[in-house]
Amino acid sequence: MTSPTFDHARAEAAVRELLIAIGEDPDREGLKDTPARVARSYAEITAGLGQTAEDVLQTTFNLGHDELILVKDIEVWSVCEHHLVPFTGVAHVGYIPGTDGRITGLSKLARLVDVYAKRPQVQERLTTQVAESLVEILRPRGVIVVIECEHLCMTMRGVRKPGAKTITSAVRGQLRNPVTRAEAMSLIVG
Ligand SMILES: Nc1nc2c(ncn2[C@@H]2O[C@H](COP(=O)(O)OP(=O)(O)OP(=O)(O)O)[C@@H](O)[C@H]2O)c(=O)[nH]1
Ligand SMILES: [Zn+2]
Repeated sequence: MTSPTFDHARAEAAVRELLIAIGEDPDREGLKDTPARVARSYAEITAGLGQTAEDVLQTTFNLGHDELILVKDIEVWSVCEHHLVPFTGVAHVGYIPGTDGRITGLSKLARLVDVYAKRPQVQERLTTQVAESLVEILRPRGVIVVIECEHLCMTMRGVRKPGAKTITSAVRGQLRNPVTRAEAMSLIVG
């Protein structure tokens, strides 16, 4: 799904300009379809701009489960807003349902990560946005979001430190309690 605000013609023209700027010939055989391809690719990579957390967290049910629900190792692909190159890794998303016992589908937690990952992003904001939208929409008693990523802007260019991982967390409500937090962290790390 592409964001309704995505302007294909403009993206294509910008890629053509970029090719000229780097000293390439955008009309040579191998590059002639590249602006259109890159535009389509950016449409996909930034599709989250056309979605909201409410869109993906609509399915809720009550299973009477009132303890931690954690989905770990959700693959993350995002684009760093400083260099427009990818950062990738995993997200771990957990919550303790609210007093009304409302929970959402497990896949929806992974979809929620994508809503905020598929756009120009910084890892800290991605982490916070996932946590806060769960708090606002599900009204859970606690939320924990931990994201571990490698930033290609630190690997393929600049400081060039392959393997360096950035870990960010956002913890809300009862999961801030040291015992509950330690239990969740042990499940994430284990
Ligand atoms: N906090 C944070 N920083 C990020 C993220 N992604 C990229 N960065 C950093 O953004 C910073 C931008 O720094 P600048 O000095 O403006 O840009 P630069 O000259 O390209 O920096 P270098 O990457 O050090 O070469 C760099 O330190 C990146 O590592 C992120 O998700 N969170
Ligand atoms: Zn970057």
